[in-house]
Amino acid sequence: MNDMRVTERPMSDEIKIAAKGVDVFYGDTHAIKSVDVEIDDKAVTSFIGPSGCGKSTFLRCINRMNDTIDVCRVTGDIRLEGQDIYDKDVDPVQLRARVGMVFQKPNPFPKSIYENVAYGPKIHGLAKDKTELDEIVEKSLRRAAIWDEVKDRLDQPGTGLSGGQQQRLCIGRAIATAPEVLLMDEPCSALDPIATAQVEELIDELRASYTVVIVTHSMQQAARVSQKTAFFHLGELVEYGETDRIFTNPVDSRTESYITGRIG
Ligand SMILES: Nc1ncnc2c1ncn2[C@@H]1O[C@H](COP(=O)(O)OP(=O)(O)OP(=O)(O)O)[C@@H](O)[C@H]1O
Repeated sequence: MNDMRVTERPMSDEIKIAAKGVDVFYGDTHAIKSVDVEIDDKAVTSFIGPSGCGKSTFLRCINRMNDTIDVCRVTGDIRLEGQDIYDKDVDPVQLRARVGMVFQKPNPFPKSIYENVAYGPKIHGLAKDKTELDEIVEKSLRRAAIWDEVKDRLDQPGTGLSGGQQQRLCIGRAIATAPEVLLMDEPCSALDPIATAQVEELIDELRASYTVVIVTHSMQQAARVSQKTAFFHLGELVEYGETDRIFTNPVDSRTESYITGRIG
């Protein structure tokens, strides 16, 4: 055993994101309170909890989206594969290419389906010519399970698709910059049950290639799509563990009250 190597590698290979002592304030509001969590690589992790408990706030810490909110202050340590993402040398735009995000409401750009997906690779210089860009667009849309539905109308506006198609397009757009992590903030809340089932199936496929973190109000969805679940309450991470265990055998009484419908 080479001890040097062990000390140089502080985290297990399976941990993609490690947060320690994270606090978030919006002015005087203390939205996240000393959260520690280690998020597995190539797995789906759900954040659940009652409205206002801080799920979205904590999710946004992972790609520094909170930087865009003036009153928001984040303290503590968040590492992506051991690298401090709040280090002054980290460019948030580059970070967001590695840690992509999908929002509650599908938000395609008012551009063609093709341009929606090609935009990120273009600004990050990921394709050397049009052929390569075409390949990235096709691969991303295939991975987002929407290629067959749009391949004959790539020049048409993304906003002309159905809500479920728009959300898969947005997932394709997030995938196009070759991220390692995908953050999803209630990605199915604006979708009907059929579109929800399609996106859930897609999330299950995505975990082979990406680390996925999803905020959801639906405990059924958390149970269906995630391997790990974190329960937040009043800004605290109350309980975190295997999804099956959280739903069948919670340790904390607040988790039990939530999953049995007594709070939230
Ligand atoms: N931009 C903001 N400015 C000020 N306060 C905010 C802002 N965003 C969130 N908050 C506050 O931070 C706390 C956590 O909110 P957050 O949206 O993270 O919770 P949530 O668990 O995701 O809620 P929901 O399930 O309703 O989306 C709440 O008290 C909320 O009012």
